[in-house]
Amino acid sequence: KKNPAPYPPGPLGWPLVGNVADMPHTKAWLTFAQWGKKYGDISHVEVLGRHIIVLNSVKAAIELLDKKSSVYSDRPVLTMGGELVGWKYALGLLSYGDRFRYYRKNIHRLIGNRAAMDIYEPIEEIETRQLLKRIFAKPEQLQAHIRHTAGAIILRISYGYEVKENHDPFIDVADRAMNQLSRSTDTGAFMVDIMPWLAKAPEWFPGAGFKCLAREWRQTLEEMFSDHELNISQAAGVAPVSFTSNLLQGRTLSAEEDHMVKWSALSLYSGGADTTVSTIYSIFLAMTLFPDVQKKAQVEIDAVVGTDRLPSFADRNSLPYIEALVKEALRWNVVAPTGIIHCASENDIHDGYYIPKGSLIIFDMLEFHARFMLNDPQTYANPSQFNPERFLDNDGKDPEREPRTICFGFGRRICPGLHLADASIWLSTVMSLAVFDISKIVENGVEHTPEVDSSSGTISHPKPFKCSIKPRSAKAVALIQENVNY
Ligand code: HEM
Repeated sequence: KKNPAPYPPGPLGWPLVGNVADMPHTKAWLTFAQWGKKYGDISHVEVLGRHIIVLNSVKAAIELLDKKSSVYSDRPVLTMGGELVGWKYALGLLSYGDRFRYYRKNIHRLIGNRAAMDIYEPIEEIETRQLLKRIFAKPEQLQAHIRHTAGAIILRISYGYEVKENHDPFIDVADRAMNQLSRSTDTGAFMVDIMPWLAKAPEWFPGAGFKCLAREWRQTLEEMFSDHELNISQAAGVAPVSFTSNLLQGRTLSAEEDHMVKWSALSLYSGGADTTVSTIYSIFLAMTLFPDVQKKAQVEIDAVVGTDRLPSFADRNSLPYIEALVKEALRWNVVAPTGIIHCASENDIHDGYYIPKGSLIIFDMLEFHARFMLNDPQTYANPSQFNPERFLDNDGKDPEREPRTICFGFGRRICPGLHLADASIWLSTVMSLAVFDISKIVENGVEHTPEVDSSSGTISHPKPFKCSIKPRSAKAVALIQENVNY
């Protein structure tokens, strides 16, 4: 059958197998960005009959995913992460439909705007104070502390559950599950996502090693889910203010609703436990590499807040440089470089190109260092520089494009946790900079400059790095150690 229009341009494939050989298996965004340079805003490949559309500009992403959101809000069935490992009921992998609307409505009601977030501010403040204490005690375990705090915040908000200081069993298993979720849904990592029939191959079959991994990862998810059910039953009984207690209060749920409440709470955890970690960790990296930025931020905090107390959300509107620094962190370190894949639920003709129903739609948020959407030199001057001033209204020059309109995705699938993410990143940045000096580490008289590189996976993290974190003064130590009742 003849197509109504040509497909968007892209690398030429082979008969029958199409572009199998062109598909990247790791850091897919690097390959996609090369296609972007060669073929323009929208490129196309076909792998064994599956059409893949890559969007390499904000304009293309807005035109398709925002303006035509009734066509482009579905998700493809991901055989590896969804079916074999078992994440298919998590919101990020859910098809567009009633279940999707149920999760989104509830999440939106509870954390969908800044005003709704007010109620959770004390939780953020308590947990971020704990973060400062942990960093002060063991600065070399920075990334683990940030991860612990993100998990603690999301668990309190989801269930009212308070994590243990060390080796909390839920956090330990959930961390493993999050890492496996990110790897199992990594764009291009598993051919079984393109050829679902491979799932029927026995584990011993050559090339079916993914089945062993899937079995192991499924066990982690099951372990996490049973801990999670326990948390839910506790939330139902004790009912402090939490997402789950809000949904459960005074209601008898049908089996289906019960399943939906459990999975919407787990979706919050799976969306929120690993993402903000990447941004906050990248801020420590940026402060190590760009000491002038750190100095300016501290000058602003000292002038507005002083040194006798820690900053709080009440100071937010008076700290424009910190606001710009948080935006810059979201631009500089791209947390979800290829977002989460959308899927076309109808045939479409866009800009004269044919996009068939069932096409996978991927947006490429960066190419490593010479980046696209968030690092496009036409949108952002000197994209590899960490420079918050690009977002300030300087000398009558317009600020550069707000990255929060890009990095949280598009259309009806836009990240529902963006206000929570924004609050967590802002508070940990401002509190940390109020009390710590972050700098390059000196070992045996040699100063080490950390390398800027990121990991592969749906969620990308800065590669682990070393830095020195010291309290700014004796007053800062007192603030870190202070115990406050909320
Ligand atoms: C720096 C922090 C974060 C970034 C950069 C981020 C980014 C994203 C992106 C790009 C998507 C895909 C959007 C699309 O498909 O168009 C997404 C989806 C999602 N995010 Fe976030 N996110 C962050 C934090 C959070 C937090 C804190 C939560 C939960 C509290 C969360 C929950 C979710 C969920 C549940 C989805 C799936 C939405 C759906 O499929 O309908 N995220 N996020």
